[in-house]
Amino acid sequence: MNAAHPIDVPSFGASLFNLNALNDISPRVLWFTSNFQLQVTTFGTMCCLCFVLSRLYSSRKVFPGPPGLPLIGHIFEVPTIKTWLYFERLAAKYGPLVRLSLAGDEMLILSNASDAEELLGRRSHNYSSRKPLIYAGKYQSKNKRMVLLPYGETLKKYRAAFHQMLQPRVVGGYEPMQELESSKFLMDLLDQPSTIGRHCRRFAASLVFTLSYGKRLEDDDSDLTAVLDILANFTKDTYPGSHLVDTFPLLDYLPDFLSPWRAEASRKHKDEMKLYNRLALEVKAQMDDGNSELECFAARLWDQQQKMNLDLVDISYVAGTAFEAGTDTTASTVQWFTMAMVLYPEAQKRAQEELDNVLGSDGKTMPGYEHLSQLPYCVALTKEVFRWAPAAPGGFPHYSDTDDEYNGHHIKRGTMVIPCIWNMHHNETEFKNSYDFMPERFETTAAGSESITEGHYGFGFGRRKCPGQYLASKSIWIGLTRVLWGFNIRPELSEDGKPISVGPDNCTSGMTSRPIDFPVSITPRSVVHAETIRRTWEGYGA
Ligand code: HEM
Repeated sequence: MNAAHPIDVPSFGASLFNLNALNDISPRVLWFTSNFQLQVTTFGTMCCLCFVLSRLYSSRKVFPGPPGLPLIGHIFEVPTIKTWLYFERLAAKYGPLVRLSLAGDEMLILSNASDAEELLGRRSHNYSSRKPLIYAGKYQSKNKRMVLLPYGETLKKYRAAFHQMLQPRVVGGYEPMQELESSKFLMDLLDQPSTIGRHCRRFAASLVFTLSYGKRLEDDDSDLTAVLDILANFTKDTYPGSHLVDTFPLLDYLPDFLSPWRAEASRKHKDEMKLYNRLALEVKAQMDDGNSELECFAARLWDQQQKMNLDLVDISYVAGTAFEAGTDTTASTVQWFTMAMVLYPEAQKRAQEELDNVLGSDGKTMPGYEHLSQLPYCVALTKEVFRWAPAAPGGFPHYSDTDDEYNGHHIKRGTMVIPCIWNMHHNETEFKNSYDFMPERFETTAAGSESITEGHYGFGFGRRKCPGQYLASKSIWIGLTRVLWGFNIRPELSEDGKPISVGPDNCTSGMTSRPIDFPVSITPRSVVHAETIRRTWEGYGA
């Protein structure tokens, strides 16, 4: 994982000013970019503003960081690919708190969990907002998408709805659904072991879809394809450097005929609404038909529509957000697990020994939640997956509302404070031999389901901490534990019988990261294990 950074990695600035990069984003943006005069004028104005502001603040002591260019700061230095590895190099050189500036946008990279707990936790009144995004926030999401909302009444209302559905006291009620979906996952691995990446994504998506809309996703479901498309677009549109207007907000004052991106973002909003409205309204229709059994996020929101003052767009986005935020993260974590098992066979063996001791080695009993407390190594292994390969390694940026002082340094209002989870998980003082996958490091902690969320920082910090953490950690525990019980995961062999080598450096970049699909051999541990998997799945009559 400690990969050297490729030399030709595009930087944030390069993606802003490189026409080819913009061409990838949208042909219409390319047309816009060719309006050179306009760009130069806007850029000049922004530079003057940044200059005046930077002079204003220059007398205060700020955290160290690499030397930047005048006015534009580090815009050509921050890579858009595997940014967390760049943060890792910065921390090695400048320490745990590093300041960067992107054309006037201040960033503070946190590499120690204790600093994140102080700033984002204890001082959460100041550090719980998000940087306002014009393209993805104002136009694409009409300021209703929870992950992008500034801290305020709307966010509190949405988080309260999430809390009701996802607090530890309530998530126990989802165990039957999680057991069902993990059985389907095992069945898929039995039938088509070569497409394991797709099964991980389906497992994750169906769990959260059932939570949101009360119905399972079928194989190749058109809703799944549609939502994964929205998700892919959204991830791209929120990534730093994707849209010029988010770096130079003055561009938002230009009229529509000079801003084709605005119509594009609004069209995406309409497409999203078409799908999310339909799904939310289907739930409403079932409730109106007297289906009182329907237990899902959308149904709860409809029930409380008046009390919480929610309109259709609110309900659609809140339910859709659960799906968006929960799918990629859960799927990536399960995919990282498969890679860890290929690379660390000893950990796999120890987990299987524990499972056999508790359940018997005859393969007739599949583990369930009732066995969780008897399987401390499987709990430790799940925690180690979260630590070894965090699904959101670069961390999700928080945004400060007011000026602050910390350890004798000034943090300007409107700073993006980024808790770099990757760096925190590779803090050698807290996690010795941090690049190695070692579940033993968590073996001493209690093996309760809530403990899966503790001892690592994969779910973020403070008031924006992941509201899905209890559901997600239990979903992942049952998924991993059942796979370990039923299958041997080994490197795939090449034609000449040699193990095909795989490595964690071959992964995707973005807000989340997962290994690029890799060859892996996954075979049932015995005929009886395979029969038990089949029988359990048939028992659901699904
Ligand atoms: C392995 C699984 C998951 C991981 C690693 C994960 C991680 C994260 C992280 C790092 C954040 C940002 C926290 C911060 O800003 O400090 C976040 C936010 C969020 N997560 Fe998760 N998550 C997972 C699963 C889920 C699930 C299953 C759901 C919903 C059912 C969910 C819903 C959300 C929401 C709505 C937010 C935005 C919260 C806000 O902005 O206030 N997540 N998650």
